[in-house]
Amino acid sequence: MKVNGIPTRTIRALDDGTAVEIIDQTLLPYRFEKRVLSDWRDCVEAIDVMRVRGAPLIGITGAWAVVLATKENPENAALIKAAEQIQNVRPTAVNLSWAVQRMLAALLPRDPSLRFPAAVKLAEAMTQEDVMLSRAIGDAGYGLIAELYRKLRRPVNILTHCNAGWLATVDYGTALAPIYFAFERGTPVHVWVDETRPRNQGLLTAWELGQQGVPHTIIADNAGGELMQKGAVDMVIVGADRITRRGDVANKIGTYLKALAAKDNEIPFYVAAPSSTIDWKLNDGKREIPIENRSASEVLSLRGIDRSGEVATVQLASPNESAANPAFDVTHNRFITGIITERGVFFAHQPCCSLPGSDCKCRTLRNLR
Ligand SMILES: CSC[C@H]1O[C@H](OP(=O)(O)O)[C@H](O)[C@@H]1O
Repeated sequence: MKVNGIPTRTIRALDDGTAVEIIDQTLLPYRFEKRVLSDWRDCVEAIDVMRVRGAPLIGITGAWAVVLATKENPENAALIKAAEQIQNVRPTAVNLSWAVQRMLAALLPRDPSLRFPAAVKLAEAMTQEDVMLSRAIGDAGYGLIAELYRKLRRPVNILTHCNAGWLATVDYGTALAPIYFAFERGTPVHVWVDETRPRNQGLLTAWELGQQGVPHTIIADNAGGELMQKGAVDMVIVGADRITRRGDVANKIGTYLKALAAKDNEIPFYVAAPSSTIDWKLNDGKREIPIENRSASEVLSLRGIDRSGEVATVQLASPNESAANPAFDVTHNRFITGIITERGVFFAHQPCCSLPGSDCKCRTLRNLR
C-alpha cells in the first residue's frame, strides 16, 4: 500500500538477503521510520517488542530471521537452536512457527554450504506469496461488501478490531484487504476502528486507512456494542492469529466480546486470514490455543507523543498496581459467520459434515485442507 503516495511494504530484503528492512511500528502513527536488521537476534527483538506485528508479518519476519541465522552459521546445531528461539518469541500466531518450520524443512536436507542462498530464495518466495494471499483475501472479501452495498444502497459501515491491515502483513492486509478493494473499486465504505487497548493497534489501522483515503472513525473498545445496537454497524471483519480445524478463532483480546455483540444484534461477523493460519492439529480453540500473556506495564501505561513530538510512555495507574494482560482471546465458531481466505469464504462446521460417511462439499473449513 502507499505511504505519502509511495508504494511501500512492511518488510524487504537488502544486500542479497544479508539484511532486512522493516517499518518500526512501535513509532507509528507518530513517526514513520524504517529499521535495518542484520542479525537474527534483531528479528527476535523486533517481533518481541512489536516493531513488527500481525500474524502473517511475524511469520515472514521469522522466515528472514532464519535466513540471517543461516548466514551466521548454517550448521545443523546452530541453525536448529536459533530457529527454536525465533519460533518461540510469540506463541499465539501459528504463522511464526509455520514459517520457521517451513524454512527448516527446506534447508536441513541440504548441504550446509548451500543453505544460505536457498534460504534467501525461499524467504523471498514466501514474502511474495504473502502479498498474493492478501490480494486474494481482498478479492474474496470484496464480494461480501459489494453484496451488502447492493442491498443497502448507502456506504457500508464495517467495524474492525486491532490492526489486520497491510501493517500486519507484507502488503494489503487481511481484514482490511476487502475494505481497500471495495474502496478502490468505488463501493462506498466507512470503518469503525476499535482503538484496541492496551497497545492501541487501532491507531495503526486509522493511520493506514487515512493514508489511503478510506473514511473511518476511531472508537473506544467499549463503544462497539452501542453502535451495533443503534444499527450503525453493517458487518464486522477482523483478522486471526490461529484458527482451529472446526473454525474457532484466536485473535486480539476483545475480539470475542465483539463477536458476542454482533451475534446478539444479528450482524455478520467475518474473520479474514490466509489458510496457513488454520492449525489443523487443534479442534477446541478455548482449550488448545496458547494465549500470550504480555507485560502488565502495557496495561498500566499508555504510549503517545509528548509536547515536543517525541514518542513517550506515560504511567496511567498509580505505582505498584498489578495488571493482567492476555494479548488474545478465542471466539467459538458459532459466533463466526464465515472465514475469508485466499480460496474464498468458508464456514465453520455444518451439520451436514457430521452425517456418517459425509463427503459433503459444502464450504466448510475441512474442504480447505
Ligand atoms: C493479520 S493478523 C493480525 C492480528 O495480529 C494482531 O496481533 P498483534 O498486533 O499482537 O501482533 C491482531 O491479533 C490482529 O488481528
